[in-house]
Parts: sequence; structure tokens; C-alpha cells
Amino acid sequence: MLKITNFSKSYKSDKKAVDGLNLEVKSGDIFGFIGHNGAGKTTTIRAIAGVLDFEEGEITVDGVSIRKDPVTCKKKMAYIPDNPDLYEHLTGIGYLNFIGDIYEVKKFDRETLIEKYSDAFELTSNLGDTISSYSHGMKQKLAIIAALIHRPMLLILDEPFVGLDPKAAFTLKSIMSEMCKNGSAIFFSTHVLEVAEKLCNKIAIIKGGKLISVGTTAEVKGNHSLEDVFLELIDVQN
Ligand SMILES: Nc1ncnc2c1ncn2[C@@H]1O[C@H](COP(=O)(O)OP(=O)(O)OP(=O)(O)O)[C@@H](O)[C@H]1O
Repeated sequence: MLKITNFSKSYKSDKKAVDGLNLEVKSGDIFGFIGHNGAGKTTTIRAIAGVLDFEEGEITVDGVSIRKDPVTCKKKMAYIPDNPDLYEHLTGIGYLNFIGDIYEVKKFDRETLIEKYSDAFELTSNLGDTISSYSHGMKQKLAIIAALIHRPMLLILDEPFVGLDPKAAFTLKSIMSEMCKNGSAIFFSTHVLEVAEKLCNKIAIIKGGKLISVGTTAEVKGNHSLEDVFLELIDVQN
């Protein structure tokens, strides 16, 4: 579903933020992307989402190059950044309908999914309010609902659990599991290693722009906790 081949990105000419990254996320995978601050997670995620240009390597979504045909790729996926930038003057429902129009989601599907996910995130009674009146967590919930209403084959999330209350985090985890059971693929970054360990069937650890471990969660952590493995790998490679 998502294939990253020899992807590198430099912001300044002297140092690569991401260096020669190879990764494949298959249908049904919940793939956790972990690494220290500045490791290259957001850079990778933004390149996958088609919002960051890059010179080296190839990224394909369902076989389509994000560089050559970004529109086709974007129709197949949804991207939720760590700090979603929403149209503050719109109401919640106005925003969801705006996104529904862009992705040409049919009326019945749209109404059904908006109801389903707004109820799940307890946002239904706030949908008539303007987004500028929402808290940070409410904005995040709205961005998640907007991402889900066009049933993406690939969901890309940058630090999705930051700012969500425990119930909303539980709801999101349940939705992620349900999506992958239905054949979608999910790739997300997180610093919450307990969540990654429980939720993901695959894990990649990035350090200084390079992958230092990748595989099934069982392969990456062996008989240890993911936290122990992560801390040891980060230290050993210093
Ligand atoms: N717009 C930019 N201009 C210059 N350098 C950048 C820019 N964005 C990121 N970088 C650099 O690229 C490297 C990787 O940053 P990135 O944001 O991808 O890390 P991250 O793993 O997402 O970190 P965090 O966990 O703190 O969010 C860092 O050295 C960072 O300073």
C-alpha cells in the first residue's frame, strides 16, 4: 500500500534530515514509526503525504508515485498532521461537508460516517459551533473525523495521541484496529511506546535520519519491552 525506496531529504545542503530510508506498509498493517526528537519522523510523514518536496528516492501509494501523481495518491489516503490547521471560521459540520465535497463522498455515506465518528468522539453536539471556539483536543477530533469520512486505504498520522483525552485515545485506537481489519493500512509516529507496542503489528525505529530497526513488533522487541529496546538501540548507536 505504501512503499518508500531510498528516500532522503535535506533541508540544508550539508546534513540529511532523512537518509536512505526504505519501508513498506502493507494492507492490514498498523505500522508504528518511533524515534527521538529530530530523528526525521515528521519529515518522512510530510513527504508521504505529498506536502514536502524531496529530491532523492521514491514514495508510492498503492503503486502510484506521490511525486508524479500526487492527486491520485491523495485520493487514496488521509493525513492528520500533529497540529491540524483547520478553517477556524467554519463550523465543525461545515468543515466536514467541505472535506466531503473535496473527496466527493456521497450524501448517505457522508451522513452515516459523520454520525458514527462524531458520536464515537463525543463531538456531535459541537458540530454546529465554529471551529475557533473548539479546544485543541476538539480540533484534533474534528481533523480525525474529516480524515475518516472518505474511507482512506492509507491513513498517515503524526503523533495522533498527543492532546487526546484517554477516552478519545481509546476510541482512536479502536477505529485504527477496525480499519486495518477491513484492509486499510496505517502508518503513524508516536512517542508513546506502550501504545505502539500494544497497537502495532510492525515497528520502525529511526535515529538521526536512518532506520536502525524495522520488522514485526515481536521481531523488534524480542523478549523485552519496546521501551527497553528503544532506549538501548538509541544508546548503542551513539
Ligand atoms: N523546515 C525545516 N528547516 C530546516 N530543518 C528542518 C526543518 N524541519 C525539520 N528540520 C530538521 O530535520 C531534522 C528532522 O526533523 P523532524 O521534524 O523530521 O523530526 P521528528 O522526528 O519529527 O522530531 P519530533 O519528534 O521532535 O517531532 C531535524 O534535525 C530538524 O531540525
